[in-house]
Amino acid sequence: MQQYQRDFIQLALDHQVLCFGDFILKSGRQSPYFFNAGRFHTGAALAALGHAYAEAIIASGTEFDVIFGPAYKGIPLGAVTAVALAQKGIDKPFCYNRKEAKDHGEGGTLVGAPLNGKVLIIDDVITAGTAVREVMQIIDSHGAEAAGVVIGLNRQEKASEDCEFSAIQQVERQYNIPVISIVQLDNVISFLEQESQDSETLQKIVNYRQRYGVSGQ
Ligand SMILES: O=P(O)(O)OC[C@H]1O[C@H](OP(=O)(O)OP(=O)(O)O)[C@H](O)[C@@H]1O
Ligand SMILES: O=C(O)c1cc(=O)[nH]c(=O)[nH]1
Repeated sequence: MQQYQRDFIQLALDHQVLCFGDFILKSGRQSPYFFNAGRFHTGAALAALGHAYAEAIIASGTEFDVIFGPAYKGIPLGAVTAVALAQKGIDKPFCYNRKEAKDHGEGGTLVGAPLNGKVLIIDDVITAGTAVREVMQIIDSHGAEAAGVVIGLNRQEKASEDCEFSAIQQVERQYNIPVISIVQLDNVISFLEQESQDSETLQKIVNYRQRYGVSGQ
C-alpha cells in the first residue's frame, strides 16, 4: 500500500467517514462497515479530499472534458475535485444532477456546465454498480461519452451474488472505461490489521467479504 492510500484511510477514520456497525446499503446488502463521505464536512477535510481525488486523476492520465458529480454525495466530491485540479493548472467544467427535476426557475435535472464531450464521473463508492449505471444513462441521454469513473473506496464486491465479476469489472468491460479508486477494501483490511485492536470488527468485515467480495478489483 502506498503512503497516500494510508493517509486517505487515516483521514476517513479521523472524520468517522469510514465507520463500523450495521448498515443497509443501496443494494440491500447488510454491511459491517460503511464509507459515509458526508462526514468530510470541514473545509480542511474537503480540501484534503479534493487533493486526493485530483492526484488520482492526474496519476491515471485519464483525458476528459467535463467533471460530473452524481447526486447527492458526488456533488461536493466533484466540486472539490474541480477546485483541486484548477489549483494544479487543470481547469475543467463541472456539472451535477438533481435526483428530482426542478419544475420552476431554470428547471430540469442538470446544474452547472453542459454535459458534453468526455465525462469524468466522481463518486464516493461503488458497491453493486447501480448508481454508476444510472449515471451512464444520463450521459448517454445527453449525447456525451463517459471517460472514466473516480471513487474514494472500491468495496471490491460482486455485481450480484450469482456473478463472479465485481461491479467495477463489469462497468469497465461494458463501457470500456477505467474505474480509478483511491483505496480498495484490501487496503482497508491491511490497514486495520496493522493499526486496529478491534479483531471482532475485522472478522465481521472479512466474513462480509467472503459472501459479497471478489478477489482482485
Ligand atoms: O454501487 P451501488 O450499489 O449503486 O452503491 C453505491 C452508491 O450508493 C450510494 O449512493 P446513494 O444514492 O445511496 O446515496 P447519496 O444520495 O447519499 O449519494 C453511494 O453514494 C454510491 O453512489
Ligand atoms: O452501497 C452503498 O449504498 C454504500 C456503501 C458505502 O460504503 N457508502 C455509501 O455511501 N453507500
